[in-house]
Amino acid sequence: MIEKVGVIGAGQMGSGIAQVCAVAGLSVAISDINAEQLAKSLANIAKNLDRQIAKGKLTEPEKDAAMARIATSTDLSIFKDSDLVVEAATESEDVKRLILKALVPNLPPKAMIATNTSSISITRLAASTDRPEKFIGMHFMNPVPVMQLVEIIRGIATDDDTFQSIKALTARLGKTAAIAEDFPAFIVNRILLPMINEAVYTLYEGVGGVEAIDTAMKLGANHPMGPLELADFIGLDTCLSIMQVLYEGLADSKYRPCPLMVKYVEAGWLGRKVGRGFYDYSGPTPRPTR
Ligand SMILES: CC(=O)CC(=O)SCCNC(=O)CCNC(=O)[C@H](O)C(C)(C)COP(=O)(O)OP(=O)(O)OC[C@H]1O[C@@H](n2cnc3c(N)ncnc32)[C@H](O)[C@@H]1OP(=O)(O)O
Ligand SMILES: NC(=O)C1=CN([C@@H]2O[C@H](COP(=O)(O)OP(=O)(O)OC[C@H]3O[C@@H](n4cnc5c(N)ncnc54)[C@H](OP(=O)(O)O)[C@@H]3O)[C@@H](O)[C@H]2O)C=CC1
Repeated sequence: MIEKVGVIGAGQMGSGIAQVCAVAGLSVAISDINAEQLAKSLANIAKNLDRQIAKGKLTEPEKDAAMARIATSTDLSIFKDSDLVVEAATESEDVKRLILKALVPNLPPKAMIATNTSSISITRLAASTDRPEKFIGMHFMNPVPVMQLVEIIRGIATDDDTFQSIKALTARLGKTAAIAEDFPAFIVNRILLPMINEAVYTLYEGVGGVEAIDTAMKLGANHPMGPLELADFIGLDTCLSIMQVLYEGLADSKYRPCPLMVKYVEAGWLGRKVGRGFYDYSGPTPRPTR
């Protein structure tokens, strides 16, 4: 039974995962290389829970109890009692491999490890640990507190106990599981990211401006966000990494990342999290940049 969950990476996904686990009554430990990011993450979780109180979905004592279940540290020894650690750091295989290597000596032998990677091979990441049989993909969607789905991906060595435990945890968090095989970007991003990449090509080739493309897909296909707004929301660095994994992993030119997406990432225009991407978020309402 999983009662103590660790989360590595206090970005938008790590914070969301920590929030839903704490609200579900689990004890949560979050670690990030950046202490400031840990403070921001706690403030964000508190703000989200306040919003739920304002809507009558949570009480003040429930919020206080959830916040009291969350501990933070820049030191991986915070995971010494964890039953499960969910890795949710930057979408880079090199970064994740280094984290996993450093994590393993800090874990009890019984602990499982899940990765929230959007695209990278679970089998390859598992090979960076001492316990590939206890390693699994647990892919939450953004924003975690709102989105219903968790993709569960077994690596070649993942055992049945780990798979069943993660399925049970997904249900305990109030989420629905979809099981995907360990292919580049799994199911959701295999389909979603080529659409976002195509939207960036549509912009790059001048077929439409940012606003026209997003309006077209929101009103023409009933998407809750336009593809460029969604790209900014996900993070353009994450979008580009996923396209690179698809391009290299499936060796098909149809997954070639749009050069405009590459340029935006090179410029540091990573989307909402830095205040600029296909929209400029510095004013009261987002302003299209093209
Ligand atoms: C890249 C990957 O690896 C995989 C992925 O995650 S791909 C991305 C998947 N996510 C999507 O496609 C999201 C698409 N967008 C949407 O579904 C919607 O725009 C949205 C749910 C994000 C916001 O919906 P909306 O109707 O515009 O906004 P709003 O009415 O303000 O919010 C709806 C609810 O979401 C909550 N919410 C919105 N943004 C939130 C956030 N960032 N964090 C937490 N909660 C949030 C609101 O509090 C509100 O909650 P209640 O229903 O309890 O009142
Ligand atoms: N964004 C999305 O819509 C979704 C993302 N994901 C996946 O979740 C993961 C995280 O994404 P997201 O939260 O958006 O990214 P963010 O950029 O918001 O957060 C990543 C966090 O990881 C931290 N980090 C980087 N290196 C390390 C390290 N060595 N040790 C500990 N922490 C580290 C970063 O710190 P710093 O900023 O200081 O570098 C940052 O705080 C990725 O694998 C992504 O693919 C999955 C589903 C949806």
